[in-house]
Amino acid sequence: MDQPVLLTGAGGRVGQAILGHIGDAYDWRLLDREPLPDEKIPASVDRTDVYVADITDETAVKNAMEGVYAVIHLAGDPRPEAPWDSVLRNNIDGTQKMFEAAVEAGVEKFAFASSNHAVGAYETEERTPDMYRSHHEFRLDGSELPRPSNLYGVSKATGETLGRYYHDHYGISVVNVRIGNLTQHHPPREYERGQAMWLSYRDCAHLFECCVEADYEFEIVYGISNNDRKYYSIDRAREVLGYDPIDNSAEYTFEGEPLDEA
Ligand SMILES: NC(=O)C1=CN([C@@H]2O[C@H](COP(=O)(O)OP(=O)(O)OC[C@H]3O[C@@H](n4cnc5c(N)ncnc54)[C@H](O)[C@@H]3O)[C@@H](O)[C@H]2O)C=CC1
Ligand SMILES: O=C1O[C@H](COP(=O)(O)O)[C@@H](O)[C@H](O)[C@H]1O
Repeated sequence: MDQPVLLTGAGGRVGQAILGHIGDAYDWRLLDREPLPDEKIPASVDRTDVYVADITDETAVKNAMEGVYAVIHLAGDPRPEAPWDSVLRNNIDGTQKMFEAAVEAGVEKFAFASSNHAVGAYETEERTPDMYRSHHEFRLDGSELPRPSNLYGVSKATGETLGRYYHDHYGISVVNVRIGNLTQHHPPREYERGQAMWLSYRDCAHLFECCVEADYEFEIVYGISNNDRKYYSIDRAREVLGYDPIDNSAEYTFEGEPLDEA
């Protein structure tokens, strides 16, 4: 593909996981409200393709969107405890501005960084902690209604609904990736829930590459590695996107050490 891929929130954890693994795969356009130091920018990306801008700035977003083929939209407040004024501005208003600019510019595909917190209230007292264990058969597969854990989760469910609206009314392909818990090198330490929803850096990069490459209409998928312990199904991501993750939190001890070295 000759056209650029716009990555928002490029300087953050998810953005760096993507760029660290597929930084040379695309003609990237990077956007973040914080200036990106050289070490966060792949060697193949020219400084003129780095936009220091806020996603709520319509003019700046419109400018960055020109000629773009696909958007990976990560920018936002990622804190589960984030207050309403912040998620309203950064996660809801910012995402609406991104979709509006994308359809205006004729962008083909839009991958939205949704979250496990859009559905956190399925983790009821009756189900936990059993549902975090490999013998348990409870699965969420993306067809269920949102049940947010917090206001941050509400903002992510709203982002998904914005995607539904812009897909239905403007035809843009939209995939919402309900990301689990991204950590580098090893699964979250001594955290059963986090280990069941672990997403490794390389699986994260591969998943978002699939979001750029695959053909789809409107999708909700879960973004976790190939964990034995899980309560999110990755079947839809496999079927529709061709996602084929490598890592598995079962290959590590509860303390996060690789089993073959323990
Ligand atoms: N890290 C994780 O495990 C998970 C992350 N996510 C989602 O993935 C996305 C990225 O998360 P992380 O990389 O972990 O967060 P992060 O905080 O490391 O990165 C977010 C980036 O977005 C930028 N940003 C924030 N608000 C902005 C705005 N209004 N305009 C322009 N740039 C803005 C920040 O400067 C930062 O570089 C977020 O939307 C988060 O909700 C969802 C589930 C799990
Ligand atoms: O959406 C997100 O989820 C992860 C995992 O949630 P946690 O409550 O188990 O920590 C979180 O680490 C990340 O910051 C957030 O954006």
